[in-house]
Amino acid sequence: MKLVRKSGVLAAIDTADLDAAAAQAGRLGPSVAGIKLGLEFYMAHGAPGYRRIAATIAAQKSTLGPAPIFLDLKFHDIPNTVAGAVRSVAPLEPLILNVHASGGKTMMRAARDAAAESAEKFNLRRPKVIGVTVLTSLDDVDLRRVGQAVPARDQVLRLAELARESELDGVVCSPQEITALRERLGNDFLLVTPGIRPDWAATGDQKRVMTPAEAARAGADYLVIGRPITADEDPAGAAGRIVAEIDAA
Ligand SMILES: O=c1ccn([C@@H]2O[C@H](COP(=O)(O)O)[C@@H](O)[C@H]2O)c(=O)[nH]1
Repeated sequence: MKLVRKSGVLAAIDTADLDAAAAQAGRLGPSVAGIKLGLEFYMAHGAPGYRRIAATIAAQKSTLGPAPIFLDLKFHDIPNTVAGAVRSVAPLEPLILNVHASGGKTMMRAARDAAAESAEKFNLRRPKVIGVTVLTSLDDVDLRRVGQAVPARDQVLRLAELARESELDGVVCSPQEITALRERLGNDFLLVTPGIRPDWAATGDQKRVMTPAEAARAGADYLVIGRPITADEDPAGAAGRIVAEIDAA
């Protein structure tokens, strides 16, 4: 039997303007699976800003429970510090949070344990904790420049295996590695892929890219898409076109 996986879109709202972010979350909420908030937004507005976006989404999604937000803060520090950071954001009940897989197994385990313990202690949803493998803005040439001789694809596979050994829920990777990761790690490992560019959108600083249809066909769980949606003159329309492309794939 062929597995049918439905890829969801997480719209990346990268702005330091709180009202603009809330307006975008309100407009995009009905068409996408969730929202991604990252460093630009969180450094400016922190937990209160997160709560405002979560309330905006909750106001129009009919589902009960915490808002579907991927809190993309990419923690990268020693295990004790990362565990503390995870405990600090756990009360927000994000759907997903992430750490850099290159921080190593002890750090990833500390993050996972901190998420599980906080959820149990306060009776909250446990966020999925995933590992960032190799940023989608880097190609093999960039990696060689920082002293990493292994091609991006091999490094992604290596870090994803380490993430799974650390009992993380999945990884952030580029869509170009999905097929290899599914072959190596199976279908029960969350694959979250930025680096998504519809045919009609500019690539910008992303290097390891694919279209929404290609990423969906390869088996991504979530496609993280920012500028192709938010920089469009009609963001909700752009999100709708992308979701239609995924559905057709
Ligand atoms: O490897 C990574 C990890 C995270 N990101 C984040 O995803 C979005 C992508 O936005 P676009 O505008 O669609 O390029 C952005 O928030 C990044 O911080 C990533 O691109 N690559």
